[in-house]
Amino acid sequence: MKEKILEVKNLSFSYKDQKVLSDLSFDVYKGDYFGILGPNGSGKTTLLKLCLGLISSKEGKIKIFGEDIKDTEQKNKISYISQKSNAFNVSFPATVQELIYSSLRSVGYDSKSSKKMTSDAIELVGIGHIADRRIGNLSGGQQQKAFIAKAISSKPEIIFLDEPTVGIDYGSEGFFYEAMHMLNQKGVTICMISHDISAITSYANRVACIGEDTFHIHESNDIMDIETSLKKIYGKKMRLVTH
Ligand SMILES: Nc1ncnc2c1ncn2[C@@H]1O[C@H](COP(=O)(O)OP(=O)(O)OP(=O)(O)O)[C@@H](O)[C@H]1O
Repeated sequence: MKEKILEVKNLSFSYKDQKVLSDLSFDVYKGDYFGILGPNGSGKTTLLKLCLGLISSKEGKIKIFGEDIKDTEQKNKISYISQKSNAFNVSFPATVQELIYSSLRSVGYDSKSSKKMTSDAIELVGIGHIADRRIGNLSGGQQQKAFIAKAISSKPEIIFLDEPTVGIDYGSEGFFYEAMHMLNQKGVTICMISHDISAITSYANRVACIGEDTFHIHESNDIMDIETSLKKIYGKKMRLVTH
């Protein structure tokens, strides 16, 4: 039987009196590449923040690695790459490799392991040429890549990504998707929000479609099947092409 990494049961959430999510239930299994699609404002980021324990709800339950997200001590197995990683203060003093290295040291890795993990992550994301540059002096896309490297450096078991390729150039975007695919092939579970429908249908093995009053999980990336859901949530017919 497949191992459940994330369990969401009867989850609802409102900001004050605005209901955003209503009675969602789903599981994410070890090794899934779980894509999340939906129009602006449908609640995708809110759902991810709830799954990460960054915000909480009184209605419903979320478990990660079998423990309630509110009490889990396994947060070191989780990484998050947000939409806004690159909104960075230019006066930030550390270089890319110092940022990654110090984040690894702060979660308990020794100096030797931290150095090796830092260089592995830098190589995987293809940012060796900017490793010695100060984060604050990099472009938005370069900063986003640095934060992606930081997020994968600790070898997490699950990575949550919220529109991770916003601001990243076309060539690097392809490189990024391949890197995530490679991590997924090695057993890392990926949960990714994206507006890039063809990337999701190319890489994800399961796809959640969130609309105003609908939530549907597709148990494969079958394009014909997903097109029907997309028509419902976006209100118009779409023709999908794969990458
Ligand atoms: N902190 C907040 N306080 C109040 N309302 C919020 C807050 N964050 C989000 N919302 C509202 O909740 C709804 C869902 O927002 P959310 O960011 O989860 O959507 P999304 O599907 O991720 O959108 P997008 O595709 O534009 O990123 C929106 O109507 C938004 O205005």
